[in-house]
Amino acid sequence: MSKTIIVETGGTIAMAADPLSGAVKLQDKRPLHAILPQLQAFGTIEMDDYRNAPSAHMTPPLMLALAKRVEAHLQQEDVTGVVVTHGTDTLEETAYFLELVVDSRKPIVVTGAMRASNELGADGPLNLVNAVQVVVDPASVDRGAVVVFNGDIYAAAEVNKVHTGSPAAFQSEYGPIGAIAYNQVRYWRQAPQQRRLFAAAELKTNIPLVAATTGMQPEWLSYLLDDTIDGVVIEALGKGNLPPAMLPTLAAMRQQGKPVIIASRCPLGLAEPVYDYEGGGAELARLGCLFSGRLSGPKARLKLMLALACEANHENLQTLFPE
Ligand SMILES: NC(=O)C[C@H](N)C(=O)O
Repeated sequence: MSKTIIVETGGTIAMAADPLSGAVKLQDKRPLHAILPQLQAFGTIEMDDYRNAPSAHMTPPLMLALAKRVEAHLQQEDVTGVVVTHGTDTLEETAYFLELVVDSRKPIVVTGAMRASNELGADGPLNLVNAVQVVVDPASVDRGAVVVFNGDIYAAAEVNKVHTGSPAAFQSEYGPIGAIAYNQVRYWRQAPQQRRLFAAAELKTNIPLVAATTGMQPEWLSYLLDDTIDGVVIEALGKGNLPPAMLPTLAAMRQQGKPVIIASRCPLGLAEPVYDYEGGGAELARLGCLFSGRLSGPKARLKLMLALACEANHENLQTLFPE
């Protein structure tokens, strides 16, 4: 008999729209509990009403606390797996964080909803049922953290929110790793990467994420040279190129031994050092900047935070980036 624990953290799946104003708000009476009868076919279900917050209020230290809670649930012998319900705005960050931190072979499934619980065509119930179906399917063991949304199963490292309103808000340029259709869970590929686990005790690192744009001014970046900054992730242009005005700050950071990770502001494709001109990726690589590969800026930032919390040096970081 399977046992699934649903750890609730909030988000639209836990919200309702005001019938008069249409404003979408969190509820005191948890809407997720109304879905429980639909889950009875999948064994024992236990609710862990952990948090009730929008996902914009999530932080890396809160993600670490959540990861420890999920891991503790998974350590119970009779627990088959855990579903985390989460707001969609930062869902992919938390899913990737769980992938990097939770030490368990059991299924970890993150889901949410794009439509509030009382909206016509609310997608929360289907997503939650699908998430539990994935947990109880034996083929879901050893796949790291996955995101289940709109009938598809995505690898946490690959998936991104790509739409502000559609129920098909989550996609990956590599496609889903599986799907749920007609009550059947099917996988057609593995998540491509071996899991790297980070045993971080606490997360205090201060890593800003900076998006590059044309006409960048050096003074926009001066705070990066502050002592309190531990490193930076840049969402660079294209494959990983920058306006030359950004270089002196980044070179100074590198001289201080601080890591600089180059991701791309493009939603698809790899960040990699290809172009050799002033500010081009090849020049950034010569400064000792590392490239994120397929990881988005927000995910590269979480990985860097965890690596630094585990006392990674530049040599270790070179084995972690690009992913
Ligand atoms: N669909 C959602 O869950 C969006 C919501 N603003 C959140 O991330 O909390």
